Amino acid sequence: MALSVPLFSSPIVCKTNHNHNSHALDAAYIKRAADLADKSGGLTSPHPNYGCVLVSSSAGNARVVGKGFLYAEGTKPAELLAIEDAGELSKHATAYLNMEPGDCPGDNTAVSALLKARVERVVIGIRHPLSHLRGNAIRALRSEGVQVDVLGEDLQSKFFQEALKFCQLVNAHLIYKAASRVPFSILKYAMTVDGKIACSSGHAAWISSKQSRHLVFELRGRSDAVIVGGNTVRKDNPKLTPRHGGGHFPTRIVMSQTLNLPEVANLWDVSEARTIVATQRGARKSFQKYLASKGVEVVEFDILNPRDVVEYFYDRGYLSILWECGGTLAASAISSGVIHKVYAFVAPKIIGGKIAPTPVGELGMVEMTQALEFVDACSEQIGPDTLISGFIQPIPDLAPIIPSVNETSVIDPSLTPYEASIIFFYKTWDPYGAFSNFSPHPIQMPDENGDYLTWSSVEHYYQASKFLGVEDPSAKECFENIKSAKSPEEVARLGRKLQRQFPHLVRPDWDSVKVDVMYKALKCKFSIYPHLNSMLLSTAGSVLVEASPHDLFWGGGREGEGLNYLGRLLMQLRSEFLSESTTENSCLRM
Ligand SMILES: NC(=O)C1=CN([C@@H]2O[C@H](COP(=O)(O)OP(=O)(O)OC[C@H]3O[C@@H](n4cnc5c(N)ncnc54)[C@H](OP(=O)(O)O)[C@@H]3O)[C@@H](O)[C@H]2O)C=CC1
Ligand SMILES: Nc1c(N[C@@H]2O[C@H](COP(=O)(O)O)[C@@H](O)[C@H]2O)[nH]c(=O)[nH]c1=O
Repeated sequence: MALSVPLFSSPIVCKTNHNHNSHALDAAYIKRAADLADKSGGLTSPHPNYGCVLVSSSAGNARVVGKGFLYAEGTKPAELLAIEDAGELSKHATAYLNMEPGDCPGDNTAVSALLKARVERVVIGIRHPLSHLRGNAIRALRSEGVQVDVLGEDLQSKFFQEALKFCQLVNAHLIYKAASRVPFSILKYAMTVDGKIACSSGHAAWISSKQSRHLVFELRGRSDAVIVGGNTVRKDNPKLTPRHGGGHFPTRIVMSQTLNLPEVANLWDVSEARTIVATQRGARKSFQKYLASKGVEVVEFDILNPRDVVEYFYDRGYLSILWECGGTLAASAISSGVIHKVYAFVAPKIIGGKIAPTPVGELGMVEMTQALEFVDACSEQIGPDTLISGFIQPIPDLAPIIPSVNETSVIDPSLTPYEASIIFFYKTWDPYGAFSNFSPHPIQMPDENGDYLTWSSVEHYYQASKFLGVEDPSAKECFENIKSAKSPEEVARLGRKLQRQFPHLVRPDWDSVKVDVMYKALKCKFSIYPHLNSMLLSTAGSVLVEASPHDLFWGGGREGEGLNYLGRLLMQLRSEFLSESTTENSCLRM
């Protein structure tokens, strides 16, 4: 079944002339592969979407000889289908894949099919987003002599920007999973041109056209779950099923704090699709029992909010969520940062009404500069309606990583930047929390006279060093106060505050020496604690990022905009420790 959610369309140029044209051609075929991959969206629960186009060239003419897409998890790989489609013509052909295959060993896998068919070249749109699969298939193919070109790595050209975007779009849910371990969330609504999603009475059937609603059925089919708020259940009595002729049925999720919901509702009929009601702990126990008797699952939250709900459902394996709620819950979801993309169907109608509901409630913004701007906004005509869509949180870029690809190899030459997984650390209770400067590992560092002093944490030493060696009794007082602060958190606060209040007491060369000060403190910490040293060495091959959303110098920032100097120094130290141990081992062998 071909779905018609118009992700993209891809015209194909068929003549190869020069390099310039070959880039355009590669881009066009990758787009075609992404287009094919998109065909499986909505057929089964969201899974990696794969498409493969096999192209054979002779006498300067390129032509498509085989095509395939992965129908569902556990069915024949797209590459195998394309090869079966092409038969003998797959020999020496070029295979275009929107995404690196996730499989590797075994028969009937994408890699073995490409090798058996003696495909000469493989062009890949994006590497597999999941770190345990990333790079495996590429290495396996290359080790067998197949030329593998990855867009943006081996092939650089302006032609690839659009193709890359298509490849990211078609597997956005996997990229969000890899980058932030949350479900990919789309907020969809239908509104009149005067911005209403219902009349003042609450009546809303229908604002958008039949064609638009058909598209919504398809969007539902592409989602693991559809979420509405309690009020939408009360006003609309929705079904929330995809009714476009088969395919996947998403779970219907109702968020209701009060559980003041009708006894009779379409959503309580779970014969076609399951319903889960998320509510506040202790809400209307008798109604919870009633719902359970209908086969509706009830999940209680301490405080019902969109962030906790999506994290809970992510842990249950939900990778994509369609929010079909009204403006109240939509505002709460946007404020919580869980919405990534918006689909707004705008119908050429006016309904008016001062209290008629609008798609997004209160966000607390007071100036236009605070507006959330769409990234990659596009609009298209769906029957009489206009569909405006765009990202309010862009698809995360899994590569290049922090720091940039070029910088990474200077900091730690053993890192392969496109394949390295990223280890984030921040709070001391995180798996690699001991990398944090707040970790309770005292260090001994010399003062300006060379006398060794004991510091409760790296943070203590770092903050106090701002005032070290300044000939002013007040600077010495700052130094002593910081040294004796009770916790690393207090020390960080105090150090920053004193620096802000008394800039003249800070050593004048602070900006140029602070990285070195930190480096020395970290070197001490990771030298004197063998278990910390082993932990650091165990991360070899991975990029280390301090996941501080606030500190854009030492941390990586919320969106990777930070400089991540703490991560850089740890990687540099790791590289130095590793080369020392290699030298020691080779000396022992001599
Ligand atoms: N045209 C369109 O695309 C759509 C139109 N509509 C229309 O919108 C109107 C309903 O809008 P609205 O009242 O905003 O409905 P919502 O779907 O936003 O429901 C709001 C309800 O969600 C529940 N809720 C649970 N947790 C939260 C939270 N953290 N923040 C906010 N709400 C939470 C509460 O339910 P409870 O009170 O049970 O505790 C709350 O009253 C109806 O007239 C409906 O027809 C609705 C959806 C789409
Ligand atoms: N009114 C309105 C929408 N409303 C949404 O669709 C839900 C009803 O779905 P169902 O019962 O499955 O048909 C409703 O609760 C609300 O979430 N959607 C649209 O595409 N266009 C419309 O005009």
